[in-house]
Amino acid sequence: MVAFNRTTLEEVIKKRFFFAPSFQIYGGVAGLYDYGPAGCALQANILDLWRRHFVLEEDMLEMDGSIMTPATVLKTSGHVDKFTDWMVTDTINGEIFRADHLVETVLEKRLNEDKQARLAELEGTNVVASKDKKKKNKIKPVKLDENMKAEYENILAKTGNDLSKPVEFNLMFESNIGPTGQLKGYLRPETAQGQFLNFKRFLEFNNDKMPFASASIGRSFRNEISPRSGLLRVREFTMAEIEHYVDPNNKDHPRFDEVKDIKLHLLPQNIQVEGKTNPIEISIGEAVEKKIVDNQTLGYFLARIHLFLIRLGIKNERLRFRQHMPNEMAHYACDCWDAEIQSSYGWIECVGCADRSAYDLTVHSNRTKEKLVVRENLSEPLVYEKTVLEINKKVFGPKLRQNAKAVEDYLFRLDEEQLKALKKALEVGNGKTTVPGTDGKEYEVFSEFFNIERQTITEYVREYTPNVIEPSFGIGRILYSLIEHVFWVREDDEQRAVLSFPPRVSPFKCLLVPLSNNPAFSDLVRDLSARLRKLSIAIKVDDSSNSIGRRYSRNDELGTPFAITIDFQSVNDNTVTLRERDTTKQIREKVDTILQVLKNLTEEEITWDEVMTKYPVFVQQELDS
Ligand SMILES: Nc1ncnc2c1ncn2[C@@H]1O[C@H](COP(=O)(O)OP(=O)(O)OP(=O)(O)O)[C@@H](O)[C@H]1O
Repeated sequence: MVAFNRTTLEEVIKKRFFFAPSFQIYGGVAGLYDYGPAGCALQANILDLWRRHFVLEEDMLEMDGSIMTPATVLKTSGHVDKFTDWMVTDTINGEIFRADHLVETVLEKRLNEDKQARLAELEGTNVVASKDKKKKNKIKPVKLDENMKAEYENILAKTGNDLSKPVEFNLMFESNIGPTGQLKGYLRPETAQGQFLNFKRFLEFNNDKMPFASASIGRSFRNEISPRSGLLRVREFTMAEIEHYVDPNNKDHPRFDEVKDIKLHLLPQNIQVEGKTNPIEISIGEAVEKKIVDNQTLGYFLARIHLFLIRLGIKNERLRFRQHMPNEMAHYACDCWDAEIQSSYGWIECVGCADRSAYDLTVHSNRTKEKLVVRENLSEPLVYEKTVLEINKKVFGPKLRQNAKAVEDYLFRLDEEQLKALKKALEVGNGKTTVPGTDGKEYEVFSEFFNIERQTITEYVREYTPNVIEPSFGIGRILYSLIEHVFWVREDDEQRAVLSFPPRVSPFKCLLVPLSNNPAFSDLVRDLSARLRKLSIAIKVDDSSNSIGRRYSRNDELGTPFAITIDFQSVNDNTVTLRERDTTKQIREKVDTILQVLKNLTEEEITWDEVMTKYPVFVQQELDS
């Protein structure tokens, strides 16, 4: 086995135009990439599989939302204030670093054994916290305590040059909507907010039935401080996100039984605290039962994410689910796991999967006064005692006049304990006390203005804000990791590179090669191309003058799993050969048979091994030389 070499892979990616830096002849801009024909087809196939695996399989409600987002939406979600990373500048050469990445890099050098434990310890306690919690209001910037500060400065000192003090940097691209410049907007940093804002429509569309999920695929933008590692950290990328809405009182999943036996590699908090990096292998059923994973719905999605990634061609032994440490998690989140894929850049988060509780719907509802709730008809009415306030309209309005609204709004926001306290205050004050209005002024109120008493409430409808489980996929990170996982080099003299994509995912399914550019083959090439297109098999015709072997290896680098070769015998007896990329083995059969076999292979209904047991191997060395 030839050892992995990233430079060789990068050459293939460039040569076969999977992706390349955007605007390169102008010098390029870090973190911006263009996808070429192979990259586009690969991404389209990944997204197609994603749609089938999640949207269609789970009856999810897909939407395509606006990218440009008014500032007020992202202010409410917390992004305007908290979607930040910390950055430091090298005062000598001006290089800018993300503070947490720098610390991590330096730590990596210094700590060998207990690195993970130290990182876990550092997470969330200072600037290092910005690693993961910034977005979606996840970061709570915490002041460095003296010990951490000393540690931090000590670490930075090791980098050689002087560094500036860390400053917070918001990752959103700002813009103005319309010509006046008065309506501030941002390019969205995720698709999620658009989904939350359409919750009411989704629920209606779903005939008010719960649970259900919405889904969205689209571009997101993050002005990363120092984009690096190719597609893994870019400034514009495709996300595929799911928001699954669930009853907070019952997070069981109706289809959990279907996945409960699937074994995952989990790296829960306790293992990380111990400083270990080896995940445990455990069935998701057991993980939920033992409360390693908080609830069935979250567990269900971890298993479905696993199945999806494996289906794409990600290697199981290089896939793990890492639980966020408590201080990494947002204050409102119950549990959060990242699907991390190992590549030559290390273990990289490619899918985040968080239980975001009722946070998002609540904040948008509070801000807009739009009720983002579920109303459930109860089969048995709910009867309970409650302290309630009833306004005495005959007195309240006439006495408070134009201030009545501000006082009423304040009173109706009081919870039970506060109502009890108000009642007590009126008793102590002999029927008189003061309350603040929502306008901030103080008002005198009297006991005849309202009644506060215990009442028996009978409810026929339960109203609740659903919790949200959010699997969030970075398609570029998955695409690159997949390319690394399926990349290998043949151990022959020429060290030819191969990308072993599964047929469903590969950019092109079949290469069509005439033995040479002899005109005798033209009719057959034209006829076969038309028939393959009709079968929806993405083909590439290569009738260049290169040797057959050269043409095969060019397509091995594109990951094309099969090749049909037309030779002189084909013209005479209507047989062609079908070659498989990884084994380079071939069969020779009539065109009709080959097309049927190929169709079954590309739809992954049969495997090449099965084909080999059914049809004799065709040996014609010179073809493959
Ligand atoms: N700059 C980026 N470039 C490419 N993909 C990204 C980038 N930021 C996030 N993603 C992808 O979007 C997914 C969901 O975004 P999320 O906000 O959870 O990421 P994140 O925690 O901010 O990532 P990181 O900590 O690596 O910056 C990630 O799992 C990742 O696959």
